[in-house]
Amino acid sequence: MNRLDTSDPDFAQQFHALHDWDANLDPQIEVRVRDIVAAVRDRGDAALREYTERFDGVTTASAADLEIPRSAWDAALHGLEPTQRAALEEAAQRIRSYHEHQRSEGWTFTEADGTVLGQRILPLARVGIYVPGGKAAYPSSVLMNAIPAHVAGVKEIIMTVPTPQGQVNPWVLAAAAIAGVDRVFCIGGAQAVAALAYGTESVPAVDKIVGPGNIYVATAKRMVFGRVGIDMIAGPSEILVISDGSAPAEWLAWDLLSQAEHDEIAQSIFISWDNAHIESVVNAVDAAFDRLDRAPIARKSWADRGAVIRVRDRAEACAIADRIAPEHLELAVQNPEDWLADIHNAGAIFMGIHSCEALGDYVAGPNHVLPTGGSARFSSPLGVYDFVKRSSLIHSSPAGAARLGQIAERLALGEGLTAHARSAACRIPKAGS
Ligand SMILES: NC(=O)c1ccc[n+]([C@@H]2O[C@H](COP(=O)([O-])OP(=O)(O)OC[C@H]3O[C@@H](n4cnc5c(N)ncnc54)[C@H](O)[C@@H]3O)[C@@H](O)[C@H]2O)c1
Ligand SMILES: N[C@H](CO)Cc1c[nH]c[nH+]1
Ligand SMILES: [Zn+2]
Repeated sequence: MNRLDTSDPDFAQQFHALHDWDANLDPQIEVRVRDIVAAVRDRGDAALREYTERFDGVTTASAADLEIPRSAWDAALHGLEPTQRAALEEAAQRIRSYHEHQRSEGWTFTEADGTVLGQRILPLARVGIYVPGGKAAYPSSVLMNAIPAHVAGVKEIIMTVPTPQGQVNPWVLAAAAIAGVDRVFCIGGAQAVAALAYGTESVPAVDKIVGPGNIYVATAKRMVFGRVGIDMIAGPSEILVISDGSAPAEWLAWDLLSQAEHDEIAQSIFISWDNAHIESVVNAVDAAFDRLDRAPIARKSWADRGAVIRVRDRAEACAIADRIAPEHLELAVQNPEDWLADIHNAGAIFMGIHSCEALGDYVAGPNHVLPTGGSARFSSPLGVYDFVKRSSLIHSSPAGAARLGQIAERLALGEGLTAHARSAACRIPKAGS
C-alpha cells in the first residue's frame, strides 16, 4: 500500500503516480482488440464462436448455442432458494423505484406569434447490456443495467455475459428474468461488444452498449463508439474513504477491501488527519485478508494500488477527494451533510458511518455503474437518461416564419449559403401579397 502525506515535499509527485492506473497497461491490448472487433464485424458468428472458445473455453456446436434460452433463465429463477430469490427481487424493486424518479418528459412552449418549440424524449429501440463475468459473476450488474433501460421504455434489451468454461451463473440468469431482459448471449470481452455494435447472424445490432467490464471491454467500447452509443468507459472499481475516526477501524477495513477484492487493479484509498486512526485501519486491513475468499486479488490490489493519505485537515481531505473524483466516496464522518458543499466530484457519495458502499452496490437503489478514473468530473451514474434520446421540435407559425425568416436570411447570406437564404426568404410574404 502507498503511504502519502500532504506535508511531504514529494506529495504532488506521489499523488500523480497514484492516479496513473493505465500507465502500465500493455499497449498491445489495443492492437488485439482492434483485430477482434474487425474479425467479428467481417466474419460475424464464425469469429464470435472462435473467440468465445479461445478466451472463455466455450465450444459451440452451432451459433445457436451462443444464446441462452429463456427456459434456462426461468429454470434458474425457480431453482433459487426462496431467500435468495427474495433478496434479488427486493433489490430489483428498490432499484426500479429509485430509477423511476429519473424519468423525464418532453416539453413544449408557445411563443406570442403561435410558434411552438419543444423537445421530445423517446426510449432507444434496442440496447445491449454488457454484464461482466470473467473473474466473478455479477447478478447485481444485471439489475443495475437492465432496470433503468426497462424504466426508460427500451423495446428490446440484449444482454451478453461471458461464461468461462461454460459455467453459467444461475443468479445472473435469474436476475435477467427479474429485470426484464429480452435475450441473453453467453459471450464476453471485445468480441461481445463488437457483436452488439455490428450485429452478427445471431446477435442483433443495438443502438447503444452499456455496462462495465475489463480493459478488453472498455477498449472495444471506445472503438465502436460512433457506430453505436456507449454509456461511459468504466475502468477498474475505486473507493475513497474519508474518516474523522467516528467509525470502527474494522468497518472501514472491510469497506476498503470491498473494492480491492474486485480486481487486482481496483483502487482503495483511505484519507484521515488522525494518525492513530490511520494505523488502526491499516492494521485492520492487514488482519482481514485471511478472511477473504478472493484474498490474492485483494492483497495485490491493496499492495499495488491501495493508498493511505494523511491530510492536515478536513479542507485538504475535500480538495484531494475532488482531484481524485472517485467512483465511490464514503464520508465516514459525523454530520456528513455539512461536507457536501465542499465535494464536487464523485460518482456516488455514501454519507455517514452506516452508509457503506456494499449497500449501494446491491440494494440501496441508486445505480452501481458509475464513472471511474476521475471521469466523475464530467459524467454521471448510469441512469434512465442513458436510455433515451431527445429530438427538438420546431413548429413555426406563418408569422414566426415571416419574422425569423428575415433573420435567418441575413445570417445565411453572411455565411455565403444562398440556398439557406432562399429557403428562409420564400416563406416571407411579399409586400402587398
Ligand atoms: N463499475 C461497475 O459497476 C462494475 C461492476 C462489476 C464489475 N466491475 C469491474 O468489471 C471488471 C470485470 O472484469 P472481468 O475480467 O472479471 O470480466 P469481463 O466480463 O469484463 O471480461 C472477461 C472477458 O475478457 C476477455 N479477455 C480476457 N483475457 C483476454 C485476453 N488475453 N485477450 C482478449 N480478451 C480477453 C474475454 O473475452 C472474457 O470473456 C472488473 O474490473 C470489475 O471490477 C465493475
Ligand atoms: N462495486 C462495483 C462497482 O464499482 C459493483 C459491484 C457489483 N457487485 C459488487 N459490487
Ligand atoms: Zn463492489
